[in-house]
Amino acid sequence: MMEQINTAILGASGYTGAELLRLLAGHPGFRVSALTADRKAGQTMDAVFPHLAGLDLPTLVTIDQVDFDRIDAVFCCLPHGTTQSVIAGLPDRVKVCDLSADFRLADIESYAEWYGHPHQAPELQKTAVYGLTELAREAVRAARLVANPGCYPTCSQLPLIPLLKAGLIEADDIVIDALSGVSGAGRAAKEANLYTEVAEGVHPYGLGGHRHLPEIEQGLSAAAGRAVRVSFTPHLMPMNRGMLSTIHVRPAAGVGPAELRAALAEAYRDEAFVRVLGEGVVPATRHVRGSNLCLIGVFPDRAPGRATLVSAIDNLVKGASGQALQNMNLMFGQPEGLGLAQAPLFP
Ligand SMILES: NC(=O)C1=CN([C@@H]2O[C@H](COP(=O)(O)OP(=O)(O)OC[C@H]3O[C@@H](n4cnc5c(N)ncnc54)[C@H](OP(=O)(O)O)[C@@H]3O)[C@@H](O)[C@H]2O)C=CC1
Ligand SMILES: CC(=O)N[C@@H](CCC(=O)OP(=O)(O)O)C(=O)O
Repeated sequence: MMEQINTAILGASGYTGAELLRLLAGHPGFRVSALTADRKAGQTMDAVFPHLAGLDLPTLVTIDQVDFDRIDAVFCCLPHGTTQSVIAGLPDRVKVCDLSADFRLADIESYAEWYGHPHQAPELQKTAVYGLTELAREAVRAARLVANPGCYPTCSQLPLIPLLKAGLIEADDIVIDALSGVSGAGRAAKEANLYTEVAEGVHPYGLGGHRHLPEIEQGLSAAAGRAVRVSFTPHLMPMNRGMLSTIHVRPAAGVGPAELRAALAEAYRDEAFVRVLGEGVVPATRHVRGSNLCLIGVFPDRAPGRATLVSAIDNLVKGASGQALQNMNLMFGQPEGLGLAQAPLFP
């Protein structure tokens, strides 16, 4: 039997924490040793999440009640801004996958600009590995701290990075329209996310600059070898989970949708979780729900010199907890897909 890794989930009473527990329920390698919450500290997990009843989970405590000398792995599912000082206080020995945005931007000036306060742990930031797993596997394996990518950045970078690296699309003409399920906003009630405000409608937000923009541009710029600016507009969709990006690109001279599709299929040929669909097959959120998949489609555009990419993920799985588990598996030398074999729920 595999030796189990003592694991803490900080922020276990939120959506991404609950999703991690669902995935870990089928994982032999990580023993859930500590779970934390803020307002819900002191409650049992059965009470907070009846769908997890029967998993024999520890009661929720506050972070200062956790004995980190007995913990080897930390999944940090705290709101961004609160995360950095918590992680900075953990023993060096403990490996951390942070699901928040706190360690994703290498440029701490950019972090301060987009998140509205100076970074609290700039030295630690320098050690963080940006964990877009398929494109950073070896660095993730060696990392002590992984910054798990945001959901919109995961969904849009996976189709775009291989094409930019190969010079197959123009770097200066990328338009990303993305839709997210409401769980992307977290569990803490906000007026704008009430059922009455999101059901039976769809609206864009973050117009003029969403905080995922610098994260997306950071990855695309590294792929293109020069500064890339994109247009990115997120939309809130009345669905619990799921994310879809429709990405308008201008292929390089002489390149068509077939070449783009072939290049992506080749880039992800050996990947278990990123699948490039055949000609005319359209990815949809329903095709990935509950799974760690990212589905990608490539389509012609009737406008001359353009093509359309479509990518779909589950924001809570490949967009958060699934990718975090994929990364943590690598950090502990476990098979990358362990605990992540769930096929999507359909319909
Ligand atoms: N939801 C998504 O699809 C995605 C989320 N993320 C990121 O992952 C992180 C977690 O997201 P999500 O699970 O959705 O968030 P939730 O709001 O659902 O959960 C937040 C968790 O953090 C705890 N918490 C809140 N404030 C504090 C505090 N000051 N000190 C200690 N604990 C605190 C909450 O405890 P309590 O319940 O007791 O208040 C809860 O357990 C966030 O940084 C988010 O941006 C990343 C990608 C996708
Ligand atoms: C629907 C919704 O509100 N989505 C969140 C992003 C999802 C997420 O959690 O990303 P981070 O990890 O970067 O926080 C937003 O737009 O801020």
